[in-house]
Amino acid sequence: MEFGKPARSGYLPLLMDTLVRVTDLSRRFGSQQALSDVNLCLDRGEVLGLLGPNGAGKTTCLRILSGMLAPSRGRIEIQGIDLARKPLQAKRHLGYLPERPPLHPELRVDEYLTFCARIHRLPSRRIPESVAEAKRRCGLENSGQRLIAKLSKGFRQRLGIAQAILHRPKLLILDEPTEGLDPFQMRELRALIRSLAEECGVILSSHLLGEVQAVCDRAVIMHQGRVRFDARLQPSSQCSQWRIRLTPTSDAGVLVTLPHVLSSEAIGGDRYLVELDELGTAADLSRGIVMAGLGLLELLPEHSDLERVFFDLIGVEDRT
Ligand SMILES: Nc1ncnc2c1ncn2[C@@H]1O[C@H](COP(=O)(O)OP(=O)(O)OP(=O)(O)O)[C@@H](O)[C@H]1O
Repeated sequence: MEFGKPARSGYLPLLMDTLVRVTDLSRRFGSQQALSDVNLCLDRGEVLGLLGPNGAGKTTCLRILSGMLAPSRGRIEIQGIDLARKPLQAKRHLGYLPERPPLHPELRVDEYLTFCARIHRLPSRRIPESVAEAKRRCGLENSGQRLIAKLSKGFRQRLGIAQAILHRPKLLILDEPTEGLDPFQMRELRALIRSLAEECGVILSSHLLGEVQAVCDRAVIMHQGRVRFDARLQPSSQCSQWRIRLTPTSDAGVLVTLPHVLSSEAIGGDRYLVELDELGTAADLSRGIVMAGLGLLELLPEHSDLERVFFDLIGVEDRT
């Protein structure tokens, strides 16, 4: 795990798999320092989540990455192409869903996507096929004739993503893609993002720790314009530490005798942190607990480093 500030020495070697490299990125708005010395790398096929409280600098970072805003300082390479020096060439590889996608409510889905395909400079003969493919990937096959004004928020987000992938970019940038969606729409959109990641790298921003844990391979936490944490996330299926809550009458001493359990630590409020050996799974643990006659109220994967940093930062934010 790479904790704290990532390497700043400027030049990490550009590996074959590196899709995006951001070096010492800074941006000021008048006297406001929105971003300071941000360094990031994204590999092909990776989903990177930018997490952080309000005003952390996530949107500014994504706007600069998408070429919508110039940095005050720093360098961005997409597929090895310098975004500042060769913007058209670099932008061909990226698709962007802004925080508020510029949808035109009076247009129908097909009309809007055709319009966007022209903006992406797709050749006219390829437009119908590209529109159909983007709709298929975003689950909009049957929505071509629907007015955008009549779409639900979830479908509008799908359409925003469809416009961003029309030209089959290598990099997809999504600013708060699930903001304002209900839990069902959120789940669908997360599944869509994961499926898109099979073909391109994705950088998304979110306020939600759970969202980043559910969708992303890597989390970067920003606070006051700086990167404070940058680490690969462990899939919960490979998690070795589990946070459990037992009914108050349960004899927690039994936990360490269960199969695959290496240790158990009380963390307050009938909660315990249980560490499993490398073969142990959540299913083994819950089965063991139930078979031992203990009452299991909660079982959650422990992502302690990420959670600790995130809530420390949110805590700072709340007090200011
Ligand atoms: N156009 C602008 N002019 C002046 N200040 C700006 C501008 N855009 C952003 N800022 C400031 O830069 C800082 C970072 O803002 P940014 O929108 O990037 O944060 P964020 O992490 O995306 O926040 P949120 O989650 O609320 O969208 C904030 O202090 C914000 O007020």
